[in-house]
Amino acid sequence: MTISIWRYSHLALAVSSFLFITLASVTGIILSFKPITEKTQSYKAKNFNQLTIAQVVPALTKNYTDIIEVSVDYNQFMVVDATDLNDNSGKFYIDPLTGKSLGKVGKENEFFQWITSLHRSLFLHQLGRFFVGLTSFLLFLIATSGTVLIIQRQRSLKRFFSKIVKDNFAQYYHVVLGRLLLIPIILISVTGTIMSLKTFEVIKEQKISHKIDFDAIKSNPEKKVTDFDVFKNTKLADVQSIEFPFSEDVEDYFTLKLSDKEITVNQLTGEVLTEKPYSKAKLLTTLSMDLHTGRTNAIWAIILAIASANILFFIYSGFVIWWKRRSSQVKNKYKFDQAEFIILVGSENGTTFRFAKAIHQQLLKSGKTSFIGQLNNYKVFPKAKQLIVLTATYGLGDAPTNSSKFISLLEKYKQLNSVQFSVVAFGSHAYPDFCKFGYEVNNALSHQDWAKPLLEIHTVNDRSPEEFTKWATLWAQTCDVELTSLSKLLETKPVKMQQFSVVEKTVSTNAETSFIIRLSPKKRMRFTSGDLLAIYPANDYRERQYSIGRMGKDVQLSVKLHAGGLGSGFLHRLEIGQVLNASIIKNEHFHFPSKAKTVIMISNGTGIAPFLGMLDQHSKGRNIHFYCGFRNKLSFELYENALKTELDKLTKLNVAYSREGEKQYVKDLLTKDAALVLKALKSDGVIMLCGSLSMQNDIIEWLEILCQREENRSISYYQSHGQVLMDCY
Ligand SMILES: Cc1cc2nc3c(=O)[nH]c(=O)nc-3n(C[C@H](O)[C@H](O)[C@H](O)COP(=O)(O)O)c2cc1C
Repeated sequence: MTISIWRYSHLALAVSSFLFITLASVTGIILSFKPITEKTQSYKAKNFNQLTIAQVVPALTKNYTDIIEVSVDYNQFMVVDATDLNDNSGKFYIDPLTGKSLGKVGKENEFFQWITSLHRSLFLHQLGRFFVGLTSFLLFLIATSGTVLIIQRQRSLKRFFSKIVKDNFAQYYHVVLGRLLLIPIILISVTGTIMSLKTFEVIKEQKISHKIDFDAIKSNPEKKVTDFDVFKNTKLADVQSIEFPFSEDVEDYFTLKLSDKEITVNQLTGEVLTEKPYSKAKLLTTLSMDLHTGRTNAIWAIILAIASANILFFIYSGFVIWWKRRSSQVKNKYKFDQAEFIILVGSENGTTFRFAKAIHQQLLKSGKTSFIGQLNNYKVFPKAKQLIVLTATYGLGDAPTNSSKFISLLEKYKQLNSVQFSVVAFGSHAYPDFCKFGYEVNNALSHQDWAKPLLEIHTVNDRSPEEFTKWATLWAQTCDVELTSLSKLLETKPVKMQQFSVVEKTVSTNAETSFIIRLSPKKRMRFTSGDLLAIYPANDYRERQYSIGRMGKDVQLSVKLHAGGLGSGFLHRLEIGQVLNASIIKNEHFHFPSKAKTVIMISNGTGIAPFLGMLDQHSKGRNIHFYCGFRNKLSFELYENALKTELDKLTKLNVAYSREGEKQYVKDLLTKDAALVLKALKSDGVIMLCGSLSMQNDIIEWLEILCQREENRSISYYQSHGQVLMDCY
């Protein structure tokens, strides 16, 4: 919620002021060249910073008459307004030590004057000045709201300068450059605002007048100007200007404007007559002018130019980000109360919508009624038969803004009929809470009476089209939808097929006819237990996937023969020596954990396959607890021999029979070992689940209750930290 308020403010402020900001930035870039070009002129004395007024005045009086004023400009060039010995009057740049003229002060560059007017007032006088002032203030608010957004994105102030995850070009550089140029931009905006407040006299100009007691003024002891203490002790670098006395009369005096005060000095005795310090307001407005224009420092002027150029980039990249978010809006052919397929999307930056739209279009193409919307628009969908949720995760594993209300809405609105659901969680392994919100949505849906899982939750890392296609393929098969144009829509690579020959097939003697089939790849290839083997039994778009157990160099599958099953029937008919085409799909999220000391493997039925491979592949040294469930001893027989050879790698084997003896499920065995499960989770152990979706739902529900009760946190915390790995179907 908070993220959206800041985001909307940031956007609203930017939209309302971007035209003025563009103009101010372009003119600001040009104006920053003014101090840079001025400083390239060679009017500054070499040892300027060491010189005092006393060292300079003799040379001045020697070379000039009728000196009105001597000033030191922002470039530390010394300028005298006087008449030289050849009777030329005017303003001259001079060498402070010799008093020699270095050139006459020319007129200000007309182009810069024109740009300055545009920058200050848009040629609209006071009204223009008001808009420019307001724009400065809005820029300050934009920079502030942007800072808050960066802190939220980085998850804390402490991590403000930590690495930024590269999401896309516009977003990445909007944040990286925003962070880098934050201080100059805030300074530009604050100083611009202060200068406007001065223009409109909200900050009052200090008027200085010196009240001199002429009755008390002394003519003695008369000193040479070079001996005046105040002249000897005042550096030229601190001088803004020196007004010379109008006549030699003692009542005429020097007026010195210094960096922090104004003083008057008796022209005969050198005594300081009056001293008026500048007000804080005056010091602030002068500092603001220096910082806003870069007039005192060329390097700062360059930084200002870069910052102004970047403001233009922020306008561009901000627009791209906004456009991408906007493009997530969809028009529906069918209304929410007409559609059988409801696709709900949780997205912050719009990319998840791209995937959702691909599925939506595919459904419409297949003649189905499909509705697509945002997770926050969840309600009763009277005709819904299937609910597909595609959601990203944001912040600290939180919901995207358009999904923040979903979980509470889910409790409020119960669907009228039984609805199948499937959740695709989009996230990135660059964040510690991988796909956390997706898991929360999946867990919350599992608790609804009306909701029936269609597929297990599927995660997609970094918007990988390949990973999404894996889910889409499985989903399409389950719903009998043809995936004709999905790969084109998502730009996925074509599947790479390999040849495998059948080397072993073990058919169960049991009436349930599960079987183990071992396939040897014709060419060497990389794969591991937990990866998937995709086969195309009818040589068409229909794909069937099986979890792989790697045995030596071979692929081992455990398959349950379904009556009329396309994939299981095909594999069952294969004979030893026969060759088939298939492809291996990397399934990183279900690989044996490389570091965890404790691993709890849970399976039912043929879900045992990847675990047999994992046990075969890994040597002793871990705490492995295996919980497997079968209907009866007979159905376990098929795997018993394979497991016997791996028993020394297991800390404990626990088998549950659902139709025999105590009639237990794996969940019942786990309930007895709840303390062990909890200890494993708390000590970074990993739980792996493979088997049926209903078993998965049972276990996750039990884990949720256990973790809430004992740990006061949701199982989604462990899921998003990669401690609960699932591969169910
Ligand atoms: C600021 C920010 C925070 C994120 N936080 C997480 C996170 O906690 N967990 C996660 O798995 N992914 C996280 N992600 C990655 C997004 O979920 C992922 O990139 C997703 O595909 C974005 O989808 P969208 O463009 O539809 O919003 C984060 C991304 C960003 C930009």
